[in-house]
Amino acid sequence: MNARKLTLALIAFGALLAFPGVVGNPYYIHLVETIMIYAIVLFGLDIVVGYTGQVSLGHAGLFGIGAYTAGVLVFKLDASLWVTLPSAIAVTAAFGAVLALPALRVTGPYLAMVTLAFGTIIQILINEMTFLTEGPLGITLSKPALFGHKLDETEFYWVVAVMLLVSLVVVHRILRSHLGRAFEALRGSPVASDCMGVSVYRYKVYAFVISAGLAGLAGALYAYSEQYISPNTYNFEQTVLFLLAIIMGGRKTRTGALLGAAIIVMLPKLLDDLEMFRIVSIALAVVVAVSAGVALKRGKTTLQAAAIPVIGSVALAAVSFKLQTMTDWRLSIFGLITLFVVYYLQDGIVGFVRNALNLRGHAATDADDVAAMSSGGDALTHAGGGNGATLLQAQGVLMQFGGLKALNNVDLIVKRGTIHGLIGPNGSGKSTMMNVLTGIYTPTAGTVSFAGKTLAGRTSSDIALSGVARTFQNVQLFGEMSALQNVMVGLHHSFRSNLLDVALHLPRYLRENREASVRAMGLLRFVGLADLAGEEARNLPYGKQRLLEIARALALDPELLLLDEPAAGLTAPDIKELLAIIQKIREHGVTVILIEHHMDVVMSLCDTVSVLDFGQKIAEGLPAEVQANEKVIEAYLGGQAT
Ligand SMILES: Nc1ncnc2c1ncn2[C@@H]1O[C@H](COP(=O)(O)OP(=O)(O)OP(=O)(O)O)[C@@H](O)[C@H]1O
Repeated sequence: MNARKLTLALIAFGALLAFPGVVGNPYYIHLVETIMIYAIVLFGLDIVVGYTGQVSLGHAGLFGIGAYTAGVLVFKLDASLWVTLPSAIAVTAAFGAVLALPALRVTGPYLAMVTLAFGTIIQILINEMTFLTEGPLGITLSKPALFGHKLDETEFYWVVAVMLLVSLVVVHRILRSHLGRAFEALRGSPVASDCMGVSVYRYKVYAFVISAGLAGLAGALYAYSEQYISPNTYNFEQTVLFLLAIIMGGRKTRTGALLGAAIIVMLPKLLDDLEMFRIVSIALAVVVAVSAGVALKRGKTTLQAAAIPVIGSVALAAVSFKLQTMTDWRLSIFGLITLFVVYYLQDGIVGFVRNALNLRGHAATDADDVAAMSSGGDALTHAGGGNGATLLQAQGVLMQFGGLKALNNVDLIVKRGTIHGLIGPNGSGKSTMMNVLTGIYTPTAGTVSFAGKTLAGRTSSDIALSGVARTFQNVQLFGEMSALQNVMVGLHHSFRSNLLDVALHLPRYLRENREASVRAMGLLRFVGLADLAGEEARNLPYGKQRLLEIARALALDPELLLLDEPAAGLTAPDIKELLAIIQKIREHGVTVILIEHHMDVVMSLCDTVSVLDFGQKIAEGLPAEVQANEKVIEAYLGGQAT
């Protein structure tokens, strides 16, 4: 954090602490306290929704578990704040792991349904377990004591403010670290994450557990804040409000979470007060009209597109003067605002403002700060020697999809230090072979061993960590992350730091982060992308994306690199650059399996070439031998030769 940001943050926190003294009105103090508590839940929910891209409709349930853990501990054991807060975090985090289980099997609407069911079950359990929770009667508790002193409203407000600050710093640090990059990688491409040694299973569970821990902390604070908890609070409406807050505020931003919390706490109150609603709707209409004007002037929108939100917000302001009472219209207006945000502000309010002001789009990580200063080091480590020995051996591999044998009894031996070409007409089984070698597919029959160890029963991330890296036929980058961050995901294996190292910025994490950033920059330089380190991967030209995938794969320090059609879609100069890079990779002792349709690339690079046709190996040998082989010529002429 630079000095200017730190000063601003300190001023903001000072203002937050001073708020009760300045305002004095308990109603407003409680309102801001609730916003802070909701913001803590939203920091966590954003990890799951914004970063890993999972849907959770179970967070109201988790919030309830936190509240009831604190409530029951106070009610039954008269426990202190030192016991209730850690217990609420721990118990809720454990439930978070339970909630993560369905996320390992299902995604999208199915996950939404399962998490919704989780929330409902929690609410029912709280209601029914009267021996513990007092059921529908609820639990009444008073403000806690700290160091023997019973906190009053203002003092408890300060406790909440400090908890908000701690949560903000911890979450921010996690998300800027290798853990945050792992979460984001899951969203970008789960397959690529696994193949970079970042286990999708493990990091989904971590995301849910950390997220639940924060919901638990917030729940406990909420119980003390309200001084009464009952099962009805933690219902469907609340879970939807949490999600809406993330959508409205903007995902992947802490400011968005704070703003979202403020909106969901204040909006219902605003919709209760007709006078206030009129003032706000006029202000909204003015803001929308001015923004539309600015966007039009900058050529960022068309008159047609800008007209609808302007007319809509002016109409809302006009209608507010027609209404005599808000009661009947509350839900409709709330729905309209939601529709508006979802339709027009897909990156949330914070994303919209960032776009409008042309601020940096992608979330920076600690790596960016270091990389900006780094001059790069020795990017590519030398893989072990022993050239000529067998590195990979596949025997009798059969891969069957229903009645189709994509691979049929294929044997393959790849020698260390060589470039081994794998060619064949479209649909001959080349990519299927890659997927078998990287653990994405488990072969129906046959064995594969790498460096003398079998790959049977091992996960993709485990295989990746043992030294097999790959690129993909259809580029699988983490689109919303910068080029540098993509490579840093490949360097995930070089981090030993745990949550504590990251949260406290202990020397181990700082050292690992520094070293990894320098290496990532070096790798980008190796493939000629150093100048584009800060660019979002999805914005890179296609040829550069392919090179970035290679840099990311090299970050794994692989012994074996699988390149799946690296020259596909590349221009002639790009192909020349690619050839030079693959040569350099070989010079560093990395063994390469190359799938390629460009025969000139295969012929100029490969030491050995294997040819597949209809899932069977029909030829193998030196490139020139294979090129002259009659079966190969026939396969290509009979198929769709390129
Ligand atoms: N998951 C799957 N389910 C069903 N069939 C599959 C699956 N994956 C591959 N196949 C089939 O297996 C055969 C081999 O496909 P594969 O993608 O391995 O070929 P390829 O040689 O890589 O082709 P291309 O050069 O077009 O990429 C094809 O008929 C394909 O439709």
